[in-house]
Amino acid sequence: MTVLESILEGVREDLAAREAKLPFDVVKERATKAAPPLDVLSVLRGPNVGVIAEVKRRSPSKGALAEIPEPAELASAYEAGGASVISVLTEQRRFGGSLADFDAVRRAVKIPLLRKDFIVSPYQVHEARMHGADVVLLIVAALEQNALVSLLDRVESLGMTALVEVHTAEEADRALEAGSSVIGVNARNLHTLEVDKDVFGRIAPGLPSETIKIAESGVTGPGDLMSYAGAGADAVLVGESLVTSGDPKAAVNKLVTAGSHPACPRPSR
Ligand SMILES: O=P(O)(O)OC[C@@H](O)[C@@H](O)c1c[nH]c2ccccc12
Repeated sequence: MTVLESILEGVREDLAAREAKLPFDVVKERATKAAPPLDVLSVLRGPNVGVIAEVKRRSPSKGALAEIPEPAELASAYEAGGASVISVLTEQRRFGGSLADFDAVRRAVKIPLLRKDFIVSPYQVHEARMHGADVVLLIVAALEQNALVSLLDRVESLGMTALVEVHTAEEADRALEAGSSVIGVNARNLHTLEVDKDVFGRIAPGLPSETIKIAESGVTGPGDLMSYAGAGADAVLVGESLVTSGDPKAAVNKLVTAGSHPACPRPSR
């Protein structure tokens, strides 16, 4: 079994437990009462290279990263540092996240929120909306093509934006075929957890110019942001280097400053 397969197994078990407690109909109904989703596309199409800052306690590759006793405080620091979007991991077993973290962050900030999880069922999409998500991650490697297409349609039908994650050119083709307008290229292979920062530069130039391109994983500072920007990134998604920085506001701000510097390459659209 690959790492991704074993994560998905746990995700399905946890999902079944939540479904047993709160029926899908109730989740759907509550999702209609949430504040409307924010327009993330226009945020990401802004003139600068943006920063999506992640609330991440642990990871399968690195183990414990940071305790984060108050996710709301961390998220407020990200917002104050100029992040465009905040990503909150809600997967519990491997990443130490939860929907309670998501709720705390939602109450604390005004900028768009991404629910970062392993979405395999429509239940999780409505659940994300019920908790006030604006963006939902869909991982191509975790989904059959028909499931990807129907989950993407569902995300969009609820007014949210899907960030569709790929790691290979074949997955990028599948993402485009499904109709994705925002594609994230993860430098990390979710089967082996190996990081290859050149993957973005190999895949992004082959994507349509109007597709919003996000470089995910392995960003350690402004240098990485600049090189991803040179390869066509509209934004970078950063977790580890922010949660371990000791000063998340300053760490985000360094990246945001690099992404708005006149010397920073801009996406051509
Ligand atoms: O901590 P990093 O290397 O900055 O990476 C952040 C983010 O890209 C990573 O957490 C991530 C990318 N895709 C995922 C899918 C599931 C869980 C986590 C992820």
